[in-house]
Amino acid sequence: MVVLSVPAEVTVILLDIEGTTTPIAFVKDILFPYIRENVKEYLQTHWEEEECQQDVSLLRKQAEEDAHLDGAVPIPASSGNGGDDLQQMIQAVVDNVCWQMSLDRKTTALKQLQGHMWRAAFAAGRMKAEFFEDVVPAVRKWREAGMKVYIYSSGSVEAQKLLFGHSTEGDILELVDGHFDTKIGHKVESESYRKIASSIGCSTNNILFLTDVTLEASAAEEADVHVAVVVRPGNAGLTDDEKTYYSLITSFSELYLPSSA
Ligand SMILES: CSCCC(=O)C(=O)COP(=O)(O)O
Ligand SMILES: [Mg+2]
Repeated sequence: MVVLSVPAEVTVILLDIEGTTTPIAFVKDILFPYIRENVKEYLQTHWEEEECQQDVSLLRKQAEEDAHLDGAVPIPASSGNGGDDLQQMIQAVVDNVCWQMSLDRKTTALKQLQGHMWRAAFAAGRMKAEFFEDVVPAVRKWREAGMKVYIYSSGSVEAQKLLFGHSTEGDILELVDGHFDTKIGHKVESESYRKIASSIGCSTNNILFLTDVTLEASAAEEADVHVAVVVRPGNAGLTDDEKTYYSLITSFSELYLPSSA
């Protein structure tokens, strides 16, 4: 087995979710189709609720920022003209959500609505989150060795907690010391990693970030965060240069913590 030694200065392991702890197939084949199939009915049922109105406002603001993009779907402001107007508005939100999802966009607005929609499905036991089999044993071992474990995903913090709270391994939320999402910044921006370190109360070089996306790894590395790229079944392929440049692991069990020896 290949072993990657974790530098002694690392005290925090920061984990991506999709493609790192969890198969991309679970996200693409279960989580995302649930949104596409249920978004219209969800909006019709919850429209009057404060939370839903906040989600729609955020999506409308995002749609205004996206107006210059090819195929962007605008969300008009309500004219208060009753039933037909409402149905048109709901359809615009549905079309906007489907357009964003067709591009796998990671906007905070989209991720917030998705998190709220998944809540009912997880609570009702309609979905259980999948984790690669090496994840839970490794995280337990790291924590026993004194490491802190945090999550940084484009999925909203609320969605992250749903996944960890309702997994095929049971409720494993207690294994995580804290969560970050795009509210702290996008994962391809170095500044996000500096803000995460500051929020945790450590230096960036105390963090090891595990992700499947090399653009994220590169941004983290620019902020002086240690990185390893996780290669999992179903992940996008890496170029030869990326394979040479980055430390690669195919399982969390390949990480060797000197402190746990
Ligand atoms: C944690 S919510 C489900 C996954 C999701 O919506 C997503 O965008 C995952 O992105 P990641 O940053 O974990 O690759
Ligand atoms: Mg990922």
